[in-house]
Amino acid sequence: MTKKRVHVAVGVILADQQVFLTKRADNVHQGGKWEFPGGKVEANETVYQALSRELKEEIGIEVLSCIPLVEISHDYVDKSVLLEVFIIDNYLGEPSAQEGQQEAWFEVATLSTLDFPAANIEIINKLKGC
Ligand SMILES: Nc1nc2c([nH]c(=O)n2[C@@H]2O[C@H](COP(=O)(O)OP(=O)(O)OP(=O)(O)O)[C@@H](O)[C@H]2O)c(=O)[nH]1
Ligand SMILES: [Mg+2]
Repeated sequence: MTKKRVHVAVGVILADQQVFLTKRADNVHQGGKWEFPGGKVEANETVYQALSRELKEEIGIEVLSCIPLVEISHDYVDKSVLLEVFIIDNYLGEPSAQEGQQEAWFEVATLSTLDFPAANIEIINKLKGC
């Protein structure tokens, strides 16, 4: 049986060639890896609404404007995802982990040394070209 593809809104907070990341909790899908903040698009919600809601919940910022970066379909052994990735180019507040996750700013150039979910390789490659 084909698994349902989970639709995910993902935000890249980019400022002065630095990117804000949080670490996924150990007990969740792809746990213990660095991630771009974001989460599942719920029923009756647009991807933009999901992006705004998730970034408010997870890192406490209000998204004012965003630019589509890339869409990635990826099949993990246990789950299929469609990541819709946006660069957040204007927001209110200072990103800070709201759910006890580890957080850090990283230089774009150092991103490829970090442990990410496999789907994210395409995001990193795109960012290096920005
Ligand atoms: N947020 C986020 N999710 C990612 C990334 N890369 C990636 O493969 N995913 C996958 O996208 C899926 C959904 O993301 P999520 O776990 O953040 O969803 P969520 O915030 O709604 O979580 P919840 O269901 O616990 O409320 C997960 O299976 C996760 O492994 C990424 O960079 N950021
Ligand atoms: Mg999330």
